[in-house]
Amino acid sequence: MLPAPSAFSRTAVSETRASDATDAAWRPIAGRLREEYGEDVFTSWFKGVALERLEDGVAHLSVPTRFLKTWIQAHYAERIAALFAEHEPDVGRVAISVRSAAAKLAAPSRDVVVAPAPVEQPETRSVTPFPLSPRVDPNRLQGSPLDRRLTFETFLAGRSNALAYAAARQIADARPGDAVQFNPLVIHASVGLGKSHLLQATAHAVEASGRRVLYLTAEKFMFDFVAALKAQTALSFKEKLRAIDLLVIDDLQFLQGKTVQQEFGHTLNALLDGGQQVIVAADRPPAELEGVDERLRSRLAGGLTLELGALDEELRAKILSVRISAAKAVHSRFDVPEDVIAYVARTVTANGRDLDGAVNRLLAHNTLTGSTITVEMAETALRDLIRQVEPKRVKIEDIQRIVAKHYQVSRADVLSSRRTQNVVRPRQVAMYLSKVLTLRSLPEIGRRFGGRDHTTVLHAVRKITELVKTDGALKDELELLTRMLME
Ligand SMILES: Nc1ncnc2c1ncn2[C@@H]1O[C@H](COP(=O)(O)OP(=O)(O)OP(=O)(O)O)[C@@H](O)[C@H]1O
Repeated sequence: MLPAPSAFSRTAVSETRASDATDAAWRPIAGRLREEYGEDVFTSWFKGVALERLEDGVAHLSVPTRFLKTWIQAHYAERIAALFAEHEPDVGRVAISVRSAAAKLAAPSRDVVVAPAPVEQPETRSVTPFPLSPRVDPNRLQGSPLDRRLTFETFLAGRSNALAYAAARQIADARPGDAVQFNPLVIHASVGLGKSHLLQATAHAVEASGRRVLYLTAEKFMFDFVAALKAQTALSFKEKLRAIDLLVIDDLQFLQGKTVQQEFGHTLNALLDGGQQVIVAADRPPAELEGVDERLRSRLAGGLTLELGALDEELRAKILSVRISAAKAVHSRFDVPEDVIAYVARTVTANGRDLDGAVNRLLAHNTLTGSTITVEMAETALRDLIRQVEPKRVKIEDIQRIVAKHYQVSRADVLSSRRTQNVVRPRQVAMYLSKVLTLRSLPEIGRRFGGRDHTTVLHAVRKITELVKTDGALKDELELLTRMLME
């Protein structure tokens, strides 16, 4: 146990005695933290923590960097306070300061002279949740490498990406002094649909026009920011960031950590307020980036958000043709007939990356085995990339929801026992569609419709089957609902 806080804080003690006492008080807390969070987390976050003093019910901790201070404050301060309360009943609060500031606190007028703990730089590997190379020079703001193949020349526009393409082109073609229109431009899409390609194409074009561009993956932003914090050059990092014309951030969904997100938010605000262009890509729209700070999300949503849709068959064929021509420039005997391109475009549907894979596969078969490329050969070579077109599985819940919406009643009405005509018809239609579009049995459907008997479902199915024979409007409605459910 430490001496009572009052004795400890008001009695002059030597440096040695103070640090012995603080060490002794910190040791059990450190032990508990190590036990609870494990060695890795402990080394990452708590190894550089020192207890400076206990004073008036407050445990004053010091850490070597501001980042650590914010991190521990946000994630662990409460737990540390609770552990102190167990070991030192007089301590109710924890205060964390950055070590250099702690040193200043030991002013000559104070009774207690607490020697600041040695400024120990935490291990490079351990302070951040991502790898940090000690060789990084935080004074140089270097973007993530741009792939020279990902330009507007190789990006193909189609229905699914027309808007995003037009917006990116407009940014690329802007001249100095032109008003910034879409800011920030947020592009979202699921994997392999061309986000990085479009972003890099814009970065290339803007760079070629002599403007200053920084293309960073969100991970690189975190990496550089934390490196700058560690080297205490965060200010110049921010200044450099803010001195560019276009900031491009890719894969924003990976931007983690409150401090990093806040810092990115500040940078974003400063750039937007300064009229500099920002483009961001993520795998989902800003509103759905759950791990991202609320204010940052809303600032992003305040710009222009556009989606890159799934590549349609026409666009897939165009991409394949361009890729094949590029391969042909190197391998002159690589010849892919039109019917094979059409076959691959129809069957390899997932994303652009699979299209690249398909071309590589055909090229490998062609050059390594000398086999001629035919549809049969492509079928075999691309077996695992080809998506079997399965009929979509329709769920009874979806049928109930869509039918209810169509007839402007609630799903609860459809499931209820109400027998008014405006509810009976939608219920019967929903039961009919459940029988026709799913593999569920009549009793199962009955159960899903508020626990009804299978004869009720049978009655509904028969009734609708009879009605559609003569009621053209109902037939059209059923067709429309079926299309909505199958899309
Ligand atoms: N419209 C397009 N025109 C030409 N190539 C495209 C197009 N869309 C996608 N591609 C190609 O598909 C591949 C995957 O695209 P990209 O890496 O840009 O996808 P992404 O959306 O950034 O994916 P991820 O979210 O996995 O990073 C790349 O080779 C890219 O060149």
